[in-house]
Amino acid sequence: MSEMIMIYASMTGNTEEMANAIAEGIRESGKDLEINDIFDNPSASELEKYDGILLGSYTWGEGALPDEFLDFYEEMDKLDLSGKKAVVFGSGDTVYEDFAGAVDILIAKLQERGAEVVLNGLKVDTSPSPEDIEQCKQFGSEFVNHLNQQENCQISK
Ligand SMILES: Cc1cc2nc3c(=O)[nH]c(=O)nc-3n(C[C@H](O)[C@H](O)[C@H](O)COP(=O)(O)O)c2cc1C
Repeated sequence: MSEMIMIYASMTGNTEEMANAIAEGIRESGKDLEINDIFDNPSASELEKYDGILLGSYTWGEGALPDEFLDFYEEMDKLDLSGKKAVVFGSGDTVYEDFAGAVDILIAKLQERGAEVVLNGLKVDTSPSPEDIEQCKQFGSEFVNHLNQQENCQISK
């Protein structure tokens, strides 16, 4: 079974490009990854089965989560994510006052449910540039490093 799960929402493909680059960084670092598009209606309870959680979303409205993420977000209220490590990413547009606010909303929810958010949220302005793509890959491999640290601690106990 994969050790990590990623759930993402992308309407026009920008966050999806980030998701693919992050997944590449993770796989290059030797970890397996389960990826779900929010449009496939994944259950939030899936998150409890994995050690590492990645959530990604573009931002809608005025700094809001898109509608297709709302059921999942509400379902997260039932979860106990203590002991899990997590990260959040998403594309937004800096013309909006609340740039990529969905990333902050998801970070707050993960922390409320007990997960440890181990990296700052990764926010990209609209379509990822080649530099952004590199940063996404790096983000994936840094997350793997965090998970490996946890495993090493458990082995040495
Ligand atoms: C109606 C509407 C509202 C938006 N509101 C915000 C916002 O509040 N903050 C923000 O950073 N981006 C906002 N955006 C911009 C999108 O998040 C941005 O275009 C993003 O790159 C889309 O990502 P996607 O290609 O993954 O769907 C909005 C876009 C639309 C169409």
